[in-house]
This record gives sequence, C-alpha cells and structure tokens, in this order.
Amino acid sequence: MSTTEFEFVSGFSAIRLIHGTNKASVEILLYGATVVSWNVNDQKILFLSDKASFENGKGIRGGIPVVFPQFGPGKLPQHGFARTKKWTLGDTNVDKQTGDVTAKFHLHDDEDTLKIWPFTFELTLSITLKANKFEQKLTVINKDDKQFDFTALLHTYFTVSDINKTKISGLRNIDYIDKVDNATLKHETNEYIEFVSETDRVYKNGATNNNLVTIIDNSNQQQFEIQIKTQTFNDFVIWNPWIEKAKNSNDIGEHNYSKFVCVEAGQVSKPVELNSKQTWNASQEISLISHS
Ligand SMILES: O=P(O)(O)OC[C@H]1O[C@@H](O)[C@H](O)[C@@H](O)[C@@H]1O
Repeated sequence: MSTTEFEFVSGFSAIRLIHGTNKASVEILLYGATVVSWNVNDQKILFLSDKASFENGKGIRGGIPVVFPQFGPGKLPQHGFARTKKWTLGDTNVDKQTGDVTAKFHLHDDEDTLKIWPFTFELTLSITLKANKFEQKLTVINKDDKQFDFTALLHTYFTVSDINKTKISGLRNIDYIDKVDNATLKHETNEYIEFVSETDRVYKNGATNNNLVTIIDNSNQQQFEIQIKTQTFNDFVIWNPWIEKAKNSNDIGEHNYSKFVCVEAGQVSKPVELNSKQTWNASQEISLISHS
C-alpha cells in the first residue's frame, strides 16, 4: 500500500514516500528539500556518499540537491542557498487509483536570503513517486516588484556500478562548455559520452527538443537503464570528479569516484529572467527501464 512516513535521516527531519508497487520508495530531507534516496526493488538508484556530511550550511554529497538561484561559484555561496535552507513540507497526496505518492516542499525568502539576494520569492518542489518513475517539478514565483535573474538545477547523483563502464546517450550534436578545459566551447560528436578522466561539462540546450538522456551501465550486474526527460530545463551538466578530486574531497573519497555519475538537468548556461509576479516551472522525469 502506498503511504508516507516521517523519519530522521542522520539527524535531519525527512519524509519517506512509499509506493505499493516494486517496493519503490524515496526519502526527502526538509533540509534543502534534498532527495537522499530513491529505491526500486531494493536497487539504490541514487548515490549517497558514505562520507556525506549532514551538517547545517553544507550541501549533501549525493541524492538530489537543489541548486538555486546560482549555479556554481559567483556572488552567492557555491550553487546558491536553496540546498542549505530548511524547506517546509506542504501537501502530500496518495493517488488511490495508481498508488502514486506526491509531496510538496516550499521555500521563501527570509532575513538571511534577503541579505545576499535582495528579492522576495517562493520556490515549490513537487516530488511524485511512481512504480518505476520519479518526477520533480520546480516552481519559482517572483513575489518581488522587480525582475530577478536566476539559474537552477537538480544536481542528481546516480549510482553506477563502475564509471569506467558507464555511457550516456542523447547528447550528440550538442555544444558543451568543457569546464575542465578552460570553459572551452566544444561540440559533442559522439553517440555516447564515456568517462576516462575528470568530466565537468555543461551541455547547452542539451535538454531541449525533449531529448531523452539515457545512462547505460554496462556492468553485468545491472539490468536496467535510466532515462531522463525534462521540461523547460535547457541544459544538462555531466560531472564526475575522477580520482584526484574525489580523494581530496572530504565528503567523496577516492573509493567513491567510480560509483556515481551526476547527470544534472538545469537552466544554467543562460539565466532565467523572471518578471515581477511571474511564475516559472521546470521538471525532470526519471524512468527506470528494466531489461530483465
Ligand atoms: O562540490 P559542489 O559544490 O557540490 O559541486 C560539485 C560539482 O557540481 C557540478 O554541477 C559542477 O559542474 C562542478 O563544477 C562541481 O564541482
């Protein structure tokens, strides 16, 4: 039976959505509205570092942190403030026919955000768990009397059995900014992106035209593919820190570099300009395609 449960994950308040089919479940912290797990039939689809630090002020290393209103470094803290704020839980719903479970999370401006980003806003992250799918819809409302600009991204960490055997399809013929090569603009000519060294790329408009981006894990153990479909989000960021950066990072560690790939749906290469009182919506739908 589908249901919701409150719990604590590493000391942080969380809600678990449970689906009546496929033993599917998802756990979301109020901290950052960060999804920390999505499991289907005992498979952990999302990667959460065993060294992740659950500490106020720090982003969670794994799951799906929400990046807003700034991607990467800049005037605001790295990746903005949404991932380190406590969100509030809104409505939850279980669809009696399908068993799909939805929970909504809200964040709005406060004294601290106004000091560093002087705009009134409201964010809603709506999360729906289906039997073998997972959806996130991000809504930004400009409540201010002036326009604001922002970038936003769902920083999704996927578990892979070995990054060396992982391929990503769906981004051929897309221009990308290669962040490990002085932000040089390049053109993807390969059918599959493969990983042989540190990879940090922004595929500009890689998410438009309903491009289906697929993660293919070529390990023998893995019997499924993951497909990501987006709406409104224009870009895809593909990231793996590789050995040295993982080793030098307190919350990753060398032993983890090969266990994940980040495929991040976002709007980052060109900021959204949102007029006063306007609303912007974007979403991702992640599907598990079983081959067994
Ligand atoms: O360590 P953070 O702030 O969570 O960021 C992780 C990575 O996030 C990716 O989205 C960026 O493209 C990378 O440049 C960055 O290193």
